[in-house]
Amino acid sequence: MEKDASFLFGGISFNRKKFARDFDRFKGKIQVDSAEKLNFIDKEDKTIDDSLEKVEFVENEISGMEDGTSTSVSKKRKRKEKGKVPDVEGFSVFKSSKLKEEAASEETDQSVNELLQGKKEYYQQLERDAIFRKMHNIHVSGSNIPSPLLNFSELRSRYECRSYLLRNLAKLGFKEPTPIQRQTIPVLLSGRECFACAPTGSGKTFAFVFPVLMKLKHTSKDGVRAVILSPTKELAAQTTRECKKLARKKFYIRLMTKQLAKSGDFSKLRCDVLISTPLRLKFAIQKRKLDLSRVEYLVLDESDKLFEPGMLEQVDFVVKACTNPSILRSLFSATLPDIVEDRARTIMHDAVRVIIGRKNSASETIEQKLVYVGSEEGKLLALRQSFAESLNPPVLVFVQNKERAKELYDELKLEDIRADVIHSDLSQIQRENAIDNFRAGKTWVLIATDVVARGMDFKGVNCVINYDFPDAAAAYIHRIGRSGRAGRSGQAITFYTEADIPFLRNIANVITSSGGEVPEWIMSLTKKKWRKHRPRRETISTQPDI
Ligand SMILES: Nc1ncnc2c1ncn2[C@@H]1O[C@H](COP(=O)(O)OP(=O)(O)OP(=O)(O)O)[C@@H](O)[C@H]1O
Repeated sequence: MEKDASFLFGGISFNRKKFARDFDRFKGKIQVDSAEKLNFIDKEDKTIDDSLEKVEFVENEISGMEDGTSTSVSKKRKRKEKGKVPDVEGFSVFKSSKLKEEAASEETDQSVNELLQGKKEYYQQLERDAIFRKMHNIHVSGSNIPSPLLNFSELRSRYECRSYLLRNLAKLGFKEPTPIQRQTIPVLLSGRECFACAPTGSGKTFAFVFPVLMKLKHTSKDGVRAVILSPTKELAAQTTRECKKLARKKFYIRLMTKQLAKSGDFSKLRCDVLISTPLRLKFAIQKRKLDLSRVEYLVLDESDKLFEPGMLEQVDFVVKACTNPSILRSLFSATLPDIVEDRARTIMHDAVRVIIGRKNSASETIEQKLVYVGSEEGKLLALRQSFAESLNPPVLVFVQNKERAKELYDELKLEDIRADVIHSDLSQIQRENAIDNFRAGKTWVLIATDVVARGMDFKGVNCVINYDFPDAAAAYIHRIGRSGRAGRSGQAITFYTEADIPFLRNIANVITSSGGEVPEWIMSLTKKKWRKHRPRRETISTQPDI
């Protein structure tokens, strides 16, 4: 075959004179191809190689311009055009048009040169961005993604951020943006929607609060202009506090309390940013005629939780109530399953996807351990033993449900450990007190259900104990993410019994993907597709059964 091919093509030379017209068309095609390449805009992840190739290409084009060998718009064309004009002496009209043509041609060259120079700078910027993103483990996809922030001062130089916001930021003691802030703040400031997934404790709250406050500019009497949805009341209250720390007195920032949802007169209430759980917000829209038609920014925090059955319907209701056609929506979470992304894509426009590190993985600052405890009884022994050996408060202990939270609390409250409990049967005030006391260090051990597993920022939690095995990998990631926040180190211990072994591999995968080690035999277990692993467990009690 090869021989045939070389025989067919060997010795053939192209007669340019004879096929001049075809040759010109072919040249034209090359020019179009080059132009297409110059107009190329990334659709997917920008890799360094990609950018380098484009910079190289444009550099060749420019040097081609300089030495006359460029394949795109070149001096050859100018010469060819020049050759077409009949050189008739004495006819000044022709002479002047010739001069004009030369001048015009030089102008074209200059503007093409400028265009290529602009393109070169553009690709060089892409290259710098790609290197910077790689350094900070930022992965992006989407078209025309703005450059990440090099530092907070770029908020002023690139986006004319008002000085009060930068002052408030400085008061918080933040020196550098975290990776998620570096990328999502410019994305949202440039008016783009986004999905963002970054590890627990990596500063996602400010990543969406900051651009919202920047874009709102001033307080207004127009009603609610930004809505932040959180899956729990505790998280909504925390986000409200964080938002107020940045905004101080410049905006009306409101938490949708039970009272407000039931009896607020929203036609009179000044509110720029409203933070709520989906249920309360839906209630206020239906019963209190809360108008969300002017909402410009909608943030779905812990978005995968908000998209779970049970909450999805309320979220959907809120999304539909935000009827402003130019609304910007964004989704943030430490876990972002593909199904959530796919659903969200159906409502979002030209969204940018930002992932920090590996999607759906735990924070690498947490040391993770799996501990076999045999049976339910074994758990209590293991817990007591671990407290006796080294109790390094604050410690957060997660159990499967509120009944078990009460049982464990009853077991521990008589001991010399300052323990407290939080679950959904407590009143709002009791829940707030439990959180405040834990934050203030008055409580050493907080026993909790998953109600505080997501988003809660307890500074300095040294250890998370999964007394009951989590019901999903995402629940595991969020629970243990209450420690090891904002770059601090933390520890996570997960007890498992025989009943949990089939699901061990799923947690083991999370551990290994965040750099931890897991015994070989666990890694050789088959990965089980799980849907809410919540086995019936024996009562937590050291009292003999009567
Ligand atoms: N640029 C920064 N520099 C230093 N600390 C920061 C910065 N941004 C945020 N923080 C702090 O990091 C901690 C964790 O932030 P945040 O609660 O926003 O995390 P998160 O990514 O939302 O976590 P989770 O997934 O658990 O909700 C907070 O105490 C916050 O004040």
